[in-house]
Amino acid sequence: MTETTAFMPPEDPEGTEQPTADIVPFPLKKTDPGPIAPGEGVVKPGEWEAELPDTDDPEADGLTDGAPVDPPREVYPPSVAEWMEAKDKARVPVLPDWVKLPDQRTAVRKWAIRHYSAVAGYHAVRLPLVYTPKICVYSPRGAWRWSAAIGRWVFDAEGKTLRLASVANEDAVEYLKLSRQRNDRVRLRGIVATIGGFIGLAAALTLYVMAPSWLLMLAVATLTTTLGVVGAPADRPLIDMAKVTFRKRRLSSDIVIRAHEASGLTTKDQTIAFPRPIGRDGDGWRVVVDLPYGKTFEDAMKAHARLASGMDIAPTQLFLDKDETSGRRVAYWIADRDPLAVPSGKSPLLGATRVDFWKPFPWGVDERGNPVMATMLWLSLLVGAVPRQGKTFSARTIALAAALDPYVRLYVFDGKASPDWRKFALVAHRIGFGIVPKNGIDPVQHLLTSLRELKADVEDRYHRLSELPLHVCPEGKLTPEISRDKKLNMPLTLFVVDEVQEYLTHPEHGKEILSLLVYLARVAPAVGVSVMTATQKPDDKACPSELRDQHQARLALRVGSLHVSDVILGAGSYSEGLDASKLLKSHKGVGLLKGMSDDSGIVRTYLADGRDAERILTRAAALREAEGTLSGDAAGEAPAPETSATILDDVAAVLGKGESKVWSEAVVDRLADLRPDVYGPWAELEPKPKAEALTAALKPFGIGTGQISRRIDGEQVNKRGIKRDDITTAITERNKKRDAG
Ligand SMILES: Nc1ncnc2c1ncn2[C@@H]1O[C@H](COP(=O)(O)OP(=O)(O)OP(=O)(O)O)[C@@H](O)[C@H]1O
Repeated sequence: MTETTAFMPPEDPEGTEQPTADIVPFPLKKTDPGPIAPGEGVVKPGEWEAELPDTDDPEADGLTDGAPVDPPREVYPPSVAEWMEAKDKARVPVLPDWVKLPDQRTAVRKWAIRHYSAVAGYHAVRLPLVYTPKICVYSPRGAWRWSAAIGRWVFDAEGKTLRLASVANEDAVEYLKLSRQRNDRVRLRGIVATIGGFIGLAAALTLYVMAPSWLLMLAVATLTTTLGVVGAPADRPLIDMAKVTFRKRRLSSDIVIRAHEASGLTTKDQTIAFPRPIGRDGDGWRVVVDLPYGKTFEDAMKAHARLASGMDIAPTQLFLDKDETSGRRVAYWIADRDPLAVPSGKSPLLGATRVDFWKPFPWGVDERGNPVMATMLWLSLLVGAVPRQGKTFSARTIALAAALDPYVRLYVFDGKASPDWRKFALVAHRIGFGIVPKNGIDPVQHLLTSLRELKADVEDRYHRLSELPLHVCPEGKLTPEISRDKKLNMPLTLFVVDEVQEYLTHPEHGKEILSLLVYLARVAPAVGVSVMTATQKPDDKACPSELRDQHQARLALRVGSLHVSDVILGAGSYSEGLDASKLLKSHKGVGLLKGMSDDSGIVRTYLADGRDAERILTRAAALREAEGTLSGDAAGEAPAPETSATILDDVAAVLGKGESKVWSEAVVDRLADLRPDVYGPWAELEPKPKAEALTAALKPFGIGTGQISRRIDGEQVNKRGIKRDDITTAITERNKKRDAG
């Protein structure tokens, strides 16, 4: 259907008197004009013109007036294969996962042992200190309550109100009937009570006289406990609860409908439909609803807090998922309690001897406890959050995984110079802390040099990959084999910059650092170089969008506002259901992940604290040493030129005044004393690699570490060492060059 609009004929002058349509007088009374047959080809302004079936159109064949326009009903299932596939998908597993999967079984067993031993311990401590005194205090009241109850029973207290009523009504017949009944009852119950009393007394005496003391004690304890329980006040139970009872109620369709009405998503006439029954899903309920026509997932997102209120749960317990099959279908997961406040536990990297960085590795779990695997292949990752939410820890877990793959080259720079990244000095090819020069090293300069070095490497990789023979590089892409071939020197590389805003806002080098990072984040992942930046200030000034936008993957932990959440995760993330401003302070290490895989959602990252990180990095360093892949700063090799210039001064500084030559190991030890953060890792090496690290660092200055002999215990000992003259000459040469340049 098309709407026609009246246009003036082009020749007609403006304000022409010629009417473009017939003028029809406004009818004073509505009359039925009967069917109107419009003149052929005449369409009046504002009328709708129907497109009639085109006789040449093959699809219009057989179409007649009044024929149904709905498509024919599809026969379902269309084929046996599809029917079987549909059944396969719908089948519920015979045994739940925790029974079938060994790791989940182990987790359940460990949990059961942990839980029940904690509960048993809790009560064991309280038994003598709390429960026994309470029993002793409450048992006299229990005895009194019991005897009062027996007395009321014997004397038929329950009929008293009826008897009094008959007296008040002056109903003599009824009163006499009730009195007779009472007398009969009291007689019978009195006999029963007396016999019971005698039996009880006899039993007690027998027990007292004949029973062994343990049985007597047991009987007294049982009786006292029973009386204590009976005597305990209703609002103060005798036994404390060893665990907090969470609010857990059965969710019904009525509650879900009520929530939708309360949140304004439905009206009394237009309610929701349930395409699937409500069912349990992990530690919560899964509800799939079809909103009224015209309502969308985005509407449900906006009503998130109201929906939660309508269901009488906390907003942090309600999770919304989009359903791709319909714009109005929404899947809710209603957790029994806030799952994000439950820590996901220690990182499995603690138990890993090595990691294959080419494969996804465990990074955390989602809100339902399903594992979330991370990969840094072919992408760059931006991590953003307000301070103290776990930004560094979550980024560091990825870097730790990279460290455990000895073939991954690591660059680590931390703009805040916090202790969090220090131990990466054991493995990192290039590393720097903060922005303030310290001990003669300018970390900003070092970052710049490293970025330039890596940019050149990336450019070189593109050339070299295209030149490699087809049998080595069949698709012109980096492969695991190429990346692990030391001769080709194209390892997977991870460039980490924490608190990147500190570098980007540097007055002198900020701009260049930004352009290099933009280049690497955009171009480098395709040749195996991934960039991971973390910031607490994702705004345009501190971390411009030209850099943010290059990151394919984003992780937003708690942020201050919906706007900031969209800045980190990318525009439009909120409408997909991702809003990191809804996370709470208690949700440490929890973030919304987007772009790492096809799925977006919550990740509760595993925890690796400082001590865990150190343990993993020590293992990683040993692994790299064994594989011969320690390089750069970690191996004390050819530092970036700006830094290397300082080593001459450092060596000169540690040579004693009267010493003309010193053994290499001794020089390294003194260097480590001088600057533990720079040379500390060298000092931890065995004597031979220790000397080699120094040799490699001094090589660019043409300084060889020659043989030095010394007599120890009368024996001639030969080792490699440094001569003061060589250092002095190299410093003079370097200064000359610097002055000339
Ligand atoms: N996965 C986690 N599980 C449990 N607790 C965590 C997790 N990650 C971080 N935390 C806790 O949060 C605290 C802050 O973490 P982290 O230092 O990574 O935050 P941050 O956002 O980098 O802070 P800042 O910006 O101040 O450096 C940690 O000390 C730790 O106690």
